Amino acid sequence: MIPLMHDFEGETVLVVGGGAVGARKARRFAAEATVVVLSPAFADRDFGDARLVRAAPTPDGVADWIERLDPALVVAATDDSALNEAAASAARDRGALVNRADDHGKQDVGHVVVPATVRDDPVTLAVATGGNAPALSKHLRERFEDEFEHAGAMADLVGDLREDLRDRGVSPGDRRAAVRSVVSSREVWKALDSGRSKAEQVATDVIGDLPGDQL
Ligand SMILES: C[C@@]1(CC(=O)O)c2cc3[nH]c(cc4nc(cc5[nH]c(cc(n2)[C@H]1CCC(=O)O)[C@@](C)(CC(=O)O)[C@@H]5CCC(=O)O)C(CC(=O)O)=C4CCC(=O)O)c(CCC(=O)O)c3CC(=O)O
Ligand SMILES: NC(=O)C1=CN([C@@H]2O[C@H](COP(=O)(O)OP(=O)(O)OC[C@H]3O[C@@H](n4cnc5c(N)ncnc54)[C@H](O)[C@@H]3O)[C@@H](O)[C@H]2O)C=CC1
Repeated sequence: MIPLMHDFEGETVLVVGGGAVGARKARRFAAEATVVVLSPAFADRDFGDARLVRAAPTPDGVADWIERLDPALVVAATDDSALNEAAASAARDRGALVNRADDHGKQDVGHVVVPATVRDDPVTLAVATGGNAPALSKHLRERFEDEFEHAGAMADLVGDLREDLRDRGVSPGDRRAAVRSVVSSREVWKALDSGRSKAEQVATDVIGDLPGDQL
């Protein structure tokens, strides 16, 4: 499987099933999408700012909910595999993506897997194990969390730097070399401890003079 990024801003995600797993998926997607959780009962968990709708659709009735809510993604997370299957099939019929929480086999077209994610916006790292060992995905996510200090700030710094170098007419080859030297510089990472302007100064030193500077 090949990971791709999907923008859920402005989209609806329907989570069917309000247990611990439904809550985890709801939390995850609520960071970006409008999330509706459909379930006869809800675990005492954090569902983010998802809307909780108390209902117990039958396998025949779940399609109506999907029709009405028109989600971009349906997460099937009940403890009833017949219902999960019906939700997945109705979602497919409507062209929505499907995530089945109770399956780890070969995924059909339109089926997606939720990876463990480390995040420091705008940087994201996703870990998956081909469904073999989700606990390992979680473990690696926890380990990488430490590595992520300042990743978001570094991405912002480099993003601005790239624009600046482009504006100054620096060639693509020199830009690439400059950006690589900054992201791999221990000094720049360390300077981010002291804030953006210090890091910018150190990054400028690391890059040194570029031909574009003479323009
Ligand atoms: C295929 C997949 C489909 C999907 O859900 O997208 C799937 C399926 C299943 N998970 C199961 C169990 C567990 N899942 C977790 C945890 C996570 N599971 C997540 C993703 C995925 N799980 C997808 C594959 C990802 C990959 O490739 O690695 C994570 C990464 C993301 C998330 O869900 O947010 C999240 C960690 C988040 C984090 O902390 O960062 C734990 C650990 C725990 O709970 O502590 C356990 C208990 C230990 C165990 O059983 O291994 C079961 C058996 C259920 C049963 O036995 O009844 C199935 C069904 C099956 O295997 O058939
Ligand atoms: N993907 C993952 O990371 C994991 C997946 N699982 C799988 O996910 C399933 C759910 O796990 P948990 O949340 O721990 O189970 P759970 O039993 O705590 O929750 C199931 C939820 O489904 C709801 N439900 C039952 N019938 C329903 C219906 N007709 N319509 C809507 N909701 C309905 C229940 O009220 C309950 O809230 C498990 O059966 C297991 O197969 C389990 C652990 C991790």
